[in-house]
Amino acid sequence: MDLYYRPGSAPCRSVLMTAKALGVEFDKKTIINTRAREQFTPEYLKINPQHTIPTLHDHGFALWESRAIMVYLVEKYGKDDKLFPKDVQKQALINQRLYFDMGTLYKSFSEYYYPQIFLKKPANEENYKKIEVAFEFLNTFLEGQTYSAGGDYSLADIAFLATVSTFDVAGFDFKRYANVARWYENAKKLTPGWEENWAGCQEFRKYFDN
Ligand SMILES: N[C@@H](CCC(=O)N[C@@H](CS)C(=O)NCC(=O)O)C(=O)O
Repeated sequence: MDLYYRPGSAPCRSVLMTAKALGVEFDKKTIINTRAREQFTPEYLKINPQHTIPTLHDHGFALWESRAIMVYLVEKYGKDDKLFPKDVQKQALINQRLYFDMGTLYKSFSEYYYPQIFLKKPANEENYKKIEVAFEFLNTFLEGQTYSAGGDYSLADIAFLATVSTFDVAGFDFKRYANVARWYENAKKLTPGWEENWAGCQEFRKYFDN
């Protein structure tokens, strides 16, 4: 089973942490330098016509979208269902958080920071407000909770950890969201592969400087 990824990429880091938590090893980990447009080679487009990373290639079966890959890894290779329980309501809540992470929280990151990092455009205040709104929501989800989706640690915590650490390295002051700050400190300790994730965040940080 092969993984195409880049260490700095947040969606790739969430897949790497999931694999670590499951004890899954990839036969081959191939770095795709998206800034050098390596995702547009005919070989890569054959595997993933949408040309995104991460992409998993499991003996002929290709899958992209990080959160879909995370679920697949648990369902196919997990020794148990702890990270993504079979219980319908527990699973539904985790899905809600994963969709929120992709469609609201990480989206607010990409809308605000990407134009500044990649296009060297000035900061947009409206988009900054969307980040604050998303963090307010996450803070509310975490009120009185140790984990981000119900009573147990799950894929939602791993996905949020990849996202929130990206905000952290970007310098967004999320410590004012007390529940998020508390959850983050705990999730860092609990999540296998945190160190690799943080090293990847430092790689990502370099985009800000050049
Ligand atoms: N929602 C996707 C986002 C994937 C994505 O946009 N990855 C970026 C790198 S962080 C990428 O592949 N960019 C290059 C491209 O789209 O051509 C996921 O979670 O996997």
